[in-house]
Amino acid sequence: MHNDIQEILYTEEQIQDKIRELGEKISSEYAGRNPLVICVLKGAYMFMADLTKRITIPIEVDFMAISSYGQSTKSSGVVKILKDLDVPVEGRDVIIAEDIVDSGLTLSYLIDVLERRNAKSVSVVALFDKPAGRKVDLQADYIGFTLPDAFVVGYGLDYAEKYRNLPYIGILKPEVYA
Ligand SMILES: O=P(O)(O)OC[C@H]1O[C@H](OP(=O)(O)OP(=O)(O)O)[C@H](O)[C@@H]1O
Ligand code: HPA
Ligand SMILES: [Mg+2]
Repeated sequence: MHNDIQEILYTEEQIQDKIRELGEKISSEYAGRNPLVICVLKGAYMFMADLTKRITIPIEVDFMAISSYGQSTKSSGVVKILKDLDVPVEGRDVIIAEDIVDSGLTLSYLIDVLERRNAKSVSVVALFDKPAGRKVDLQADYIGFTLPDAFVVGYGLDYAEKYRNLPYIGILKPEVYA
């Protein structure tokens, strides 16, 4: 385990098992459709790669970069689009793939953008949910794991751009950012 990690919450194997379940569920619920799966960069890059391998129906993928945390463990509250989608979403069934829902500000902003662009439907698959962090009322349609109220890193999630490459998710030692 990395020296800056206080506790591993979910191992690589537990994460992969859960993603397999999420992929199966999405594949059956979207059967007969051709959804556009949107990866919210950077945090969701690892989840996106593993999830899409477990979806067995035809899909398309696109990427959007959004940021609000910067070098902090608290959301700035200002959600910025750093890179927009390449394709229009009008009339499309859209599935947003997120690593974590914490305050909910990133997703509420993104859902609003996609609805204003006239997506046919918008749903959210989030690998991690931290309900204690919520500032807006928002619930993902598909959730992997519910997390305790702690700042976590790994499996795509960073602190000041570090730790994304850890294959598990764990609580970051508070002395690292205190
Ligand atoms: O529910 P919220 O409080 O909005 O937090 C969730 C968002 O915050 C993180 O992104 P971040 O802004 O850190 O950018 P990153 O993905 O590039 O790390 C994370 O990847 C989610 O997108
Ligand atoms: O707990 C977290 N860790 C890393 N990035 C995050 N973005 C929102 N919450 C978190
Ligand atoms: Mg981040």
